[in-house]
Amino acid sequence: MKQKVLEISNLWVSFEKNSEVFHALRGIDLTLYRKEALSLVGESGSGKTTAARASLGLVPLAKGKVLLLGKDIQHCSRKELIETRQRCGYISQNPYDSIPPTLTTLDAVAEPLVICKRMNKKEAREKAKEMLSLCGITDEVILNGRVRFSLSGGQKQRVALARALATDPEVIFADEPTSMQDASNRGDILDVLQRYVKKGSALVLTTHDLYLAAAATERCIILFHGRVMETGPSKAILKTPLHFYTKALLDALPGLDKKIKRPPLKQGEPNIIVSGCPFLARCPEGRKKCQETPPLREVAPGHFVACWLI
Ligand SMILES: Nc1ncnc2c1ncn2[C@@H]1O[C@H](COP(=O)(O)OP(=O)(O)OP(=O)(O)O)[C@@H](O)[C@H]1O
Repeated sequence: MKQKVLEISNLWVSFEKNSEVFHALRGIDLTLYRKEALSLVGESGSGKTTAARASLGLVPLAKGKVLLLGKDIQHCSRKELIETRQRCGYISQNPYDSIPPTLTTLDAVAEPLVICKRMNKKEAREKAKEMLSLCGITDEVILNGRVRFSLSGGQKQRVALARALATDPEVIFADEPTSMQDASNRGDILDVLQRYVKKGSALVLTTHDLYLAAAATERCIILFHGRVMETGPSKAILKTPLHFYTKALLDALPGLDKKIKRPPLKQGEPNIIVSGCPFLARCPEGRKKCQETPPLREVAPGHFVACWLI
C-alpha cells in the first residue's frame, strides 16, 4: 500500500495586512505519498511558499489540519515537531536565509549531519563533500571558503540543496530550487531531486513554471489567491490546461515559437476575496454564476478543476 507522508485538509493560513485579515491559503487539500513528486504552481503571491512552510509548522494555521509523517504538526509536542522536521529537507526560496554565512561551505553541509545524524565531524565532512559534488560544487577553494565570501547566488542555491539533502530526508520541500541557475544547471538540480524521489523521498516542488512542473513532477496543484484552481497529472494539465487561470499562466511563459501574451490585467482584482471564483476579475469568460465559489470537480480521472464553465 502507498505510504502517505503528507496530508493537508482544509488548510487556511491568514496574516494581518494593512490591519485587515488576509487569507494566504483558503481551504487547500493535498495528499502526498512516499516516492511521489508533486508541484505547487502559481504566480507570485499565490500561496506556494506559505503552503510549504505551513506543512512544516513554520507558520500558524488558521484552520484545518496538517499531518506530516503521521504527526499532527499543530498538536504534537515541540520535541516531536523538531524530530519530524529533521526527517524533512527544506530548500528555501532564498538560499541566503538557509545557510549559515560564517561557516565554510563544507561545514555548512556537514552541520545537519552532525546534529541530526550524530556523525562525527570527519565523517560528516566526507559525506558533505560527496553531497556538494553531486550538486556540482567541487572546487576546493569554494569548499573551504566562508559561505558569505566565496559563493555566487546560484552556488549558494546548490549548497542549500546539498545541505537539505545530506540527511536523506523523507520529504523534500524545494521552493523554486532552480530560480538562480542557468539552463544547464537547472536540469542537473532536477535530476538530483528526482534521484532522491526514486530512492524513496517524497518531493513538494514550488514553481511558477508549468513546463518545469511537468518535467519534474507527476502531479501538480495550480494555486491562485490561496485556492486550488486545477489539479491533476502534470503532463495532462500542461497538454490540455482547462482552467482559464492555468491557460493564462502558460501564455505568460516564454517560448521560441510563440508571442508572449501579457497576463490579463490585475486591475479591479480585489485584495481580499471573500467568496466567488478568485480569478473572476481577470477571467475572459467570467459571468454572474462565478460570484459563487466553484467547487473542485473531477473532469477526468484524477484531474480536478474549480470552474463553473468547465
Ligand atoms: N509573514 C507574512 N505576513 C504577511 N503576509 C504574508 C506573509 N507571508 C506571506 N504573506 C502573503 O501571503 C501571500 C502568499 O505568499 P507566498 O510567499 O506564499 O506566495 P508565493 O506563491 O510563494 O509567491 P512567490 O512565487 O513570489 O514566492 C502573499 O500575498 C504574501 O504577501
